[in-house]
Amino acid sequence: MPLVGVIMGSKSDWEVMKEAVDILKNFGVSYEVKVVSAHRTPEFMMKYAKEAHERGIEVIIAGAGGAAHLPGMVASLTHLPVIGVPVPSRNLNGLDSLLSIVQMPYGVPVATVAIGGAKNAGLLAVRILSVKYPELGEKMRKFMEEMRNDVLSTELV
Ligand SMILES: Nc1c(C(=O)O)ncn1[C@@H]1O[C@H](COP(=O)(O)O)[C@@H](O)[C@H]1O
Repeated sequence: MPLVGVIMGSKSDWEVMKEAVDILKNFGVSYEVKVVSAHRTPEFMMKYAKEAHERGIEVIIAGAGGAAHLPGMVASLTHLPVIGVPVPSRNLNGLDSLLSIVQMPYGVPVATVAIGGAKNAGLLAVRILSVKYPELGEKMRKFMEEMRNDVLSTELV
């Protein structure tokens, strides 16, 4: 049973969103991937968001571009944590996506990462899950240590 639901407004978001999936794979976290659109498949979006918890999903990563209503709408339909990924858009380079996702009203939080920040969405999902699954905390500490060592061993000249 997947722990993380990775959803996106269009298959055109996959290039960006697959980076979140790669992180989940690397940490050994189970996931599912689906195209779900608040605009194009509103009934399916409602069903997906309402049923996610009872299906065993614990975190949702939702990516969308442009008028990116998907993450916020999903967060309005489930108590699960929702991480929003602003997907870079053709005309406004993702600034529209970012503002659509980040400016949520009180009561409906979406944890928003940077434009195109799908890797961090994956890492944030792992951190959230590590509260319940200590082995993920262990893997996250190892990841952080490797990153630190990488930086400290950098020699430019
Ligand atoms: N922002 C949304 C939603 C939504 O928020 O429900 N559904 C699709 N889209 C976005 O439209 C962009 C263009 O989609 P197409 O490439 O399919 O035309 C995508 O980035 C998608 O996330």
